[in-house]
Amino acid sequence: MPCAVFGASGYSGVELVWLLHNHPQFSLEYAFSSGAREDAEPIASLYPQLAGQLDVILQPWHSNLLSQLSQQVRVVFLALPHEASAEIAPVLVNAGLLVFDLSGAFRLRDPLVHQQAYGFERSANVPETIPYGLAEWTTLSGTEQLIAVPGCYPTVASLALKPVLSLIDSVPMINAVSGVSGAGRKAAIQTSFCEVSLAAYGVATHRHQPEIAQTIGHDVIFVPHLGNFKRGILATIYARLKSDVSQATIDAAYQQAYATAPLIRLRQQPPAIGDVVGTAFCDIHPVVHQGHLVICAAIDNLLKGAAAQAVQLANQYFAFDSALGLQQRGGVV
Ligand SMILES: NC(=O)C1=CN([C@@H]2O[C@H](COP(=O)(O)OP(=O)(O)OC[C@H]3O[C@@H](n4cnc5c(N)ncnc54)[C@H](OP(=O)(O)O)[C@@H]3O)[C@@H](O)[C@H]2O)C=CC1
Ligand SMILES: CC(=O)N[C@@H](CCC(=O)OP(=O)(O)O)C(=O)O
Repeated sequence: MPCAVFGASGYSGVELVWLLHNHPQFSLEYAFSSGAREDAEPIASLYPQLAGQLDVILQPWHSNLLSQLSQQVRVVFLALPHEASAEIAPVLVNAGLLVFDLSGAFRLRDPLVHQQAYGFERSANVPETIPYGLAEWTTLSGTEQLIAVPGCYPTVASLALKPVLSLIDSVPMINAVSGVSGAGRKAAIQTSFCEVSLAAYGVATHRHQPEIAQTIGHDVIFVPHLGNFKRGILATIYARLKSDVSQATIDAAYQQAYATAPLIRLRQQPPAIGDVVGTAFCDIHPVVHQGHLVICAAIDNLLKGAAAQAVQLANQYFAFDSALGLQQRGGVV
């Protein structure tokens, strides 16, 4: 299945390039950087760790490449800033391409909520219903044209909460710590090496709060934190349980939801970020304590939280095995 990656010079884009290059069913035909770069260049000139391993040329994207692209490729993965995705995705869909968009441009259904979260209007020039692809909870028919891949924090929080929603009776509280790659590759003071220690940010204002609420159909309190490590997210989630809900009931709910899900690992102890970094797994450990549920869950933000989930959805779209090409430990950044 011929495919292309936009934003291939960025962090989630380079992970997509690596996964697709090694995938048995997809063949990577194009890897685009932004048109702001002057020349094509080997991906290893940006990511030297790939020298001798990944012989892919990064090509600056210009719209005059569209007709060539649409003739040679069936599937496109967008790992672009939200505004760039909002602009390019409708063009690609109109050219007949199947688009998996990793940005937030098409995730929020309510146009007002979208405007508040992203600061620009939700594009009207796209299919009316765009599936939100939380992979374990989404069935694709194979006729969709554009799929919104969830954000990293919403992926881990929603996967952890969805199986037990009918068993809780309070607003879930989500504390999550992310590595710095969550902010992308571009330079910024607040994500530079000497500035990052461990702190909350976006308290009560982060755009992933409405995304999580939309996905689980329940209000949430969400506090993201930035930690001084490269990649991975650890979420600790608290909710009060309905009366008499036992550990056995909780365990049964997770078993029922995920016993056959190849990329979810139900753990007997709290997962560490190191357990999931470089993998496409989401690790989940629920504990019942004094009438409350505490869920510890971890993912790699660039893989299960971005590139690997997009490939998982593409696998599902084409009826390949859901975890095809995703079970090796890897990770470029
Ligand atoms: N980082 C993460 O953990 C996650 C990110 N996402 C989402 O994925 C998307 C990409 O994020 P991330 O990889 O972190 O970002 P990066 O900043 O690392 O990379 C952005 C990429 O987009 C390219 N680009 C920028 N503007 C344009 C444009 N106008 N036209 C074409 N290409 C452009 C850049 O090219 P160039 O190098 O030439 O500037 C670069 O390849 C974002 O929407 C983000 O929200 C989703 C989940 C997790
Ligand atoms: C550490 C860090 O900065 N993380 C990013 C989340 C990245 C992500 O998954 O989200 P989107 O796809 O919605 O951008 C943030 O808080 O904005």
